[in-house]
Amino acid sequence: MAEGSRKNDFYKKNYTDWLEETIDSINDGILVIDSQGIVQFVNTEYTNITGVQPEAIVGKPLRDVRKGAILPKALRDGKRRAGIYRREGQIEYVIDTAPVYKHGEIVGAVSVCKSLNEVHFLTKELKRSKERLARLENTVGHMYQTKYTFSDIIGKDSGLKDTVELAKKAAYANLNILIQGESGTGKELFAQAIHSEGPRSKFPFIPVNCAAIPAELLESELFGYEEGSFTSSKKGGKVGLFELSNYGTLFLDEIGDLPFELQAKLLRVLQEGRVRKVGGLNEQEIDVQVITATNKDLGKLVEKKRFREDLYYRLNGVPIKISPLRERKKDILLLINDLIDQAGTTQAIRFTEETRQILSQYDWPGNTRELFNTVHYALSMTETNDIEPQHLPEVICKHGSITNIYSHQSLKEIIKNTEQEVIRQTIKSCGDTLDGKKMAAQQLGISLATLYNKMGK
Ligand SMILES: Nc1ncnc2c1ncn2[C@@H]1O[C@H](COP(=O)(O)OP(=O)(O)OP(=O)(O)O)[C@@H](O)[C@H]1O
Repeated sequence: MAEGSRKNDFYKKNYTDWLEETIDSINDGILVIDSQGIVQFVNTEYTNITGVQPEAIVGKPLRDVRKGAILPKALRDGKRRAGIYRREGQIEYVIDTAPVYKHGEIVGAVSVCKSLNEVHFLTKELKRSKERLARLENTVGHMYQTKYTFSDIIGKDSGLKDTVELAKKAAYANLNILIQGESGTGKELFAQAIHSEGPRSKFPFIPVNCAAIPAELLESELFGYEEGSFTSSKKGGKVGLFELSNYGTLFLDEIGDLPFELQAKLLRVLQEGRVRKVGGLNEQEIDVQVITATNKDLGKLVEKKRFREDLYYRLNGVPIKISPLRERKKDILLLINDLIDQAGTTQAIRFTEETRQILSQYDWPGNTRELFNTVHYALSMTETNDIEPQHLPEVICKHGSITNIYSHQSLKEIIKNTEQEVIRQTIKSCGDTLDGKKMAAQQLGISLATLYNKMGK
């Protein structure tokens, strides 16, 4: 044999070995028959899937060793077939078959089989993952859902009604909203109502109190961070609140307290509609409605150069101002009645005339929040159905008794009424008898006759 031809045989043999090994390492089962239907080759995975050993099958007609085999059909009709289901004991698999052509003639056929057990396993895994995801979505959804709608905003004052109308329009405007008002006037209540009214209501509402988060943490809270961006960073990094509220609303409360350095970053995010995590290179597009609130005069902060003017105008897309409760006195009794309804007491609670007068004339520096706390306090202080001035917190009661109760009386009347009240209280504690009255007169440093005289006036 010539040297060249021997070399050729050597390469051919090596090539065949190499090809067999390659086919053997494929993750699908492979069976090859020749044009006579005789099995020429099966790979290891074929044996793994079907349990059929090569020596039981190779060199034999496939039809004899594998009853019902459909691969021989490919020799006859030259057709490819796919996804044929087979079951071998516990093992399920699918087969694809195809004829093998050489120079336009069928010289054999090949079948490729894939175990369904792995597919089943993956399907189960997928199902489990989907269920976990749904549970998580549910939890996150509940965490970030709003509690209030516009129907929870109580008030007949015309100013408040106008504010509500403006806020309803703002809910559909897709503009940044700045809510200003004293503490406890209902800024978060309005922010929630706007979110639940508008098209973003199915997405998260995320409130952030800019004054409550330390300045050094606020940036990574808002924008997130990449893994390893600082020593105490969590594995996998952190999703920022902007990203978390995507398609929803981010409510930045106490915006006046946003550190100056962060103001520039916030402005950039609002202008570009993109956020970049701390320590990250990539930017992510976000679509978030930003509602900000403050009880400070943001305009004044701008004048004092403590708040960026450009950011102020950016945030102030729709300015909403909520008036303090002392400027809408007629809402006070409405709010009280609503609260009593909510308290769900079976007794008919009654605020005495004197109490109502005190409540409606008090200034309410803590606004509706203070009013609500006061009503809760009074409800827990009374033992009857009547709420009297003494059931109110001391600060309100005193305020009322001095500036309001007597506000329509002359000094003479005030002195007379006060004297009579003091005498009444003293007699009450000494006893409503002649001896009691004598003792009361003695305690007050007046004669019994003067006591009778003053009581009779
Ligand atoms: N008009 C209103 N009708 C019904 N409830 C109200 C109204 N205004 C305020 N409240 C209630 O008063 C409480 C305080 O409101 P909220 O927290 O929204 O005030 P805020 O202005 O955001 O306060 P802060 O500036 O201190 O954050 C809440 O319980 C809220 O539901």
